[in-house]
Amino acid sequence: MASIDIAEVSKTYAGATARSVSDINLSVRDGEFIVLVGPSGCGKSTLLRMVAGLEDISQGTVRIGERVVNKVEPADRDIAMVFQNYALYPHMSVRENMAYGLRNRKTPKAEIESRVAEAARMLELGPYLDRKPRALSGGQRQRVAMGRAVVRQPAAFLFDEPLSNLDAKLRVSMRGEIRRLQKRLGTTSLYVTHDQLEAMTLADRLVVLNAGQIEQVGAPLEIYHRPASTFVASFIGSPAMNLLDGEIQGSQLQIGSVQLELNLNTSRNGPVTVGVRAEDLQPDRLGLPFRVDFVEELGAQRLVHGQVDGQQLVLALDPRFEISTEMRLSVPRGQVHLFDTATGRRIDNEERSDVRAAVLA
Ligand SMILES: Nc1ncnc2c1ncn2[C@@H]1O[C@H](COP(=O)(O)OP(=O)(O)OP(=O)(O)O)[C@@H](O)[C@H]1O
Repeated sequence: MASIDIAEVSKTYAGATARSVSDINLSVRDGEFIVLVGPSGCGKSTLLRMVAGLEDISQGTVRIGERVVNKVEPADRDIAMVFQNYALYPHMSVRENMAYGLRNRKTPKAEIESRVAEAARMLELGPYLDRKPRALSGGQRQRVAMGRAVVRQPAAFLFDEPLSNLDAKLRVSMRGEIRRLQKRLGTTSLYVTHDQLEAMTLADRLVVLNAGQIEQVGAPLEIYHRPASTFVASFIGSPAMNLLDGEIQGSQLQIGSVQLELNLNTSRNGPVTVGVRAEDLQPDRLGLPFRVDFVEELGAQRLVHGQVDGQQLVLALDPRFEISTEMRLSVPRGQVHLFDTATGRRIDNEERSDVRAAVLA
C-alpha cells in the first residue's frame, strides 16, 4: 500500500492551446478511497492516466509512496488499473486472464495459483474460472477485471469509470462490491466517475473537478452540506440544489418581490445566489409563496416542481404530504446557502446567526 501525491500537476496535450488539467494538488492517503468526479471533459481521466503513466505529465510531480514516478513506465509503478471496457483477453479463460499479469512478472506458479484462488473466492468467481470472457455476463466480466487487479496486490488501484457499461441495478450492486473489497484489502484507490451518486457512496473523500481544476475536496457529506460553489451545489446531490437570484439588503434577503428576514449578520449588500436543497424546504404557512407546476412521484419521495416569484424551485416531500397548487415554504436554520453571483463562490455563512425565513412582504 502507498500514498499518492500529486503536486502542481498540469497537462497540455500536444497541439492543444489550453491545459486539460491545471495546477492540481492532491494527496491520497495510504488506504484512502478518493473519487474524482465532474462532468464530461473536466479532466478526470487525464489526471488518472497521468498517475497511471499512460499520459506524460506536462508539469508537476506525481509520487506513489516515496517515489517520484514521472518517468517510470506504467508496468513499473506498482498500480493496477480497472477500465470500463474490462480489457480482458478474449482467447484466455478467466483463470488465465487473472493470472496473466503475475505470470509476466515471473511470479512462482504456486503463488499465482493461490492468489487467483483467493481473488476468485472473494469475488465469487470460482464457478467461472475455466470460462472464456464471452461466456460471462457484464457484471461477471467486471469482476474478472477486478480480480486481475486484486491478484497483483498493487500499491494502489486506479479505476476509470469501471461501472459505466453496466445496467443501473448491476451498477448499484457492483458499487457495493468494490467498496467492500477495498475496505477489506485497504488498498489506496483513485476512482474516476461522472456519476455523482456513485461518487458519494464510494468515496472517503471526493474531489470535484471543473474545467481541469479542483473546485472542492472533502468528505461526501461535507461537500453536500457546504458546497464551495454554485458549480458544486448543482453537481452534487439529487435533485440538484435550487439556485435562486436574490439580493441582500441589510439583514434581509430579497427574492423577487418576496422579502425574507434572515438575521443576516454580514456587511455585504447587493446581488447573491441563494441555494436551498429540495429536501430542506418545508411547508410553512408563514413561508415563501410557492406555485406548483407539476409533481413527480418517486415512491419514497415526491418531487414538487413549481415557482417562487417566477423562479423555478423543486421541493422534495414525503409522499403522504397533501399538496395544493398554492403552498408556502420555509427553510430551517442553517440551510440557506449564499453564493457570490459574479464568482459563484460560497459566501461563508458562519457570519449569520439565524436563517429561519419569515416573509415580511
Ligand atoms: N489525447 C488528447 N488530445 C487532445 N486533447 C485531449 C486528449 N484527451 C483528452 N483531451 C481533452 O482534455 C480534456 C479533458 O479530457 P478527459 O478525457 O480527461 O475528461 P473527462 O473528465 O475524463 O471526461 P469524460 O467523462 O468525458 O471521459 C477534454 O477537453 C478533452 O477534449
